[in-house]
Amino acid sequence: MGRVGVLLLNLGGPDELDDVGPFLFNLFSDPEIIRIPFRGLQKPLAWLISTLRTKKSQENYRQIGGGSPLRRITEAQGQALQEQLNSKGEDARIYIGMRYWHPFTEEAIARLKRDAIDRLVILPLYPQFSISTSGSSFRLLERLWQEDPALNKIEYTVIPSWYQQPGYLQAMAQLIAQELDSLPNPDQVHIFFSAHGVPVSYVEEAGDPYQKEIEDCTALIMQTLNRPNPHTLAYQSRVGPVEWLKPYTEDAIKELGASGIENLLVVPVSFVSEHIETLEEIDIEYREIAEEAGIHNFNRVPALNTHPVFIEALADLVVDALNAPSLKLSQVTQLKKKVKMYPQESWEWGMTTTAEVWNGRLAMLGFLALILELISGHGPLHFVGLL
Ligand SMILES: C=CC1=C(C)c2cc3[nH]c(cc4nc(cc5[nH]c(cc1n2)c(C)c5CCC(=O)O)C(CCC(=O)O)=C4C)c(C)c3C=C
Ligand SMILES: [Fe+2]
Ligand SMILES: [Fe+2]
Repeated sequence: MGRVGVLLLNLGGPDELDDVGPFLFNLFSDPEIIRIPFRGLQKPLAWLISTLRTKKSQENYRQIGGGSPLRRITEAQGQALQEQLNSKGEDARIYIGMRYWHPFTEEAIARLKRDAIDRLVILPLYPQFSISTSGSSFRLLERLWQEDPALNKIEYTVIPSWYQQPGYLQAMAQLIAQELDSLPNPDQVHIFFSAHGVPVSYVEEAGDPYQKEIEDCTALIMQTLNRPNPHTLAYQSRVGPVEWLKPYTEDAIKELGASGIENLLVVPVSFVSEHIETLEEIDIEYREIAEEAGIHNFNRVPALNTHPVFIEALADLVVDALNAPSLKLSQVTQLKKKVKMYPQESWEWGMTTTAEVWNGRLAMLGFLALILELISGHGPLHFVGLL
């Protein structure tokens, strides 16, 4: 049977305030997060955006205790998962691979090689698939596998997304029911699903299944909950000037307030751990918006963290994956990819010479505009809050 490993993938977060700048640089260097038409500009722009965003971002991390709790919680989830797997007779070792901070995915791969793991289950800690999250980690793993032939000895399988897993849905429904029942008039509470947003172009141009998976997931949670409460789905955490999935959480909260809703229960639906976007963005920023909109009872369902029903669900996912035909990285990173040409030119698919020329021109223009904005302190990036 051989040695079994489970690689848990997550985004990672700065452990302390000094980590914020380098963490943001790693994040913005990833073309799956910010798509810059001209490859050579990715790093200089990542450096610029991260340098300019660091202060604002540090202020947010300061408000939640000076760093992200993501590493600590992911390690606790890993420990609980290992115990749960052991109790099911599966002697598996857990490895944590973060995309943009320690412990990096590369470190996890080095460790599981050292431990001579024979069989590996790759499990992202994102219930729904997005190009920007699980997709980015899968692409990195694909590259690591290509660069290191020794990894081909490991028999691995990937779980691309798992929002339909019954134990996960049960755990979410239990947490929501528990919160509803702690409030006066539980049936009057409006349930507000706040999913992390992504740019619309990811879904419409690159074929990211994320929006559909979020919509299906929300419907399945409501079905499992089986309560009469009305509900809304909106998208949070927009960064940058482009259009993201709508409705935006802040707009939806204001609209509900204007329509007379006074009791709101927010359910973070793309995250399984507390982190800056639950602790700061929802608990502080959106609460303030809700109060201004007349929503005086603003509550939030806690993230799953190490909820026992959730940990059991993860263990079931691992056991099922070990017993199913394997799924390869190349199978889960192939999305329908289109490259769009700019107006006034004819539409063509692929990186044609004209496309390259226009990408270069636009990237240079963008870069110059950014430099001007940096010098003047005014411009569209300041306007939309990116800088
Ligand atoms: C700029 C584009 C971004 C996209 C697209 C994006 C998608 C996305 N992110 C998560 C989950 C997390 N994001 C976290 C931090 C974070 N993400 C972005 C930007 C994008 N995310 C930034 C700039 C940051 C840093 C924080 C900040 O400055 O606002 C984290 C870590 C949080 C922590 O506690 O440290 C997570 C987790 C999802 C699920 C997602 C798309 C589905
Ligand atoms: Fe955010
Ligand atoms: Fe993010």
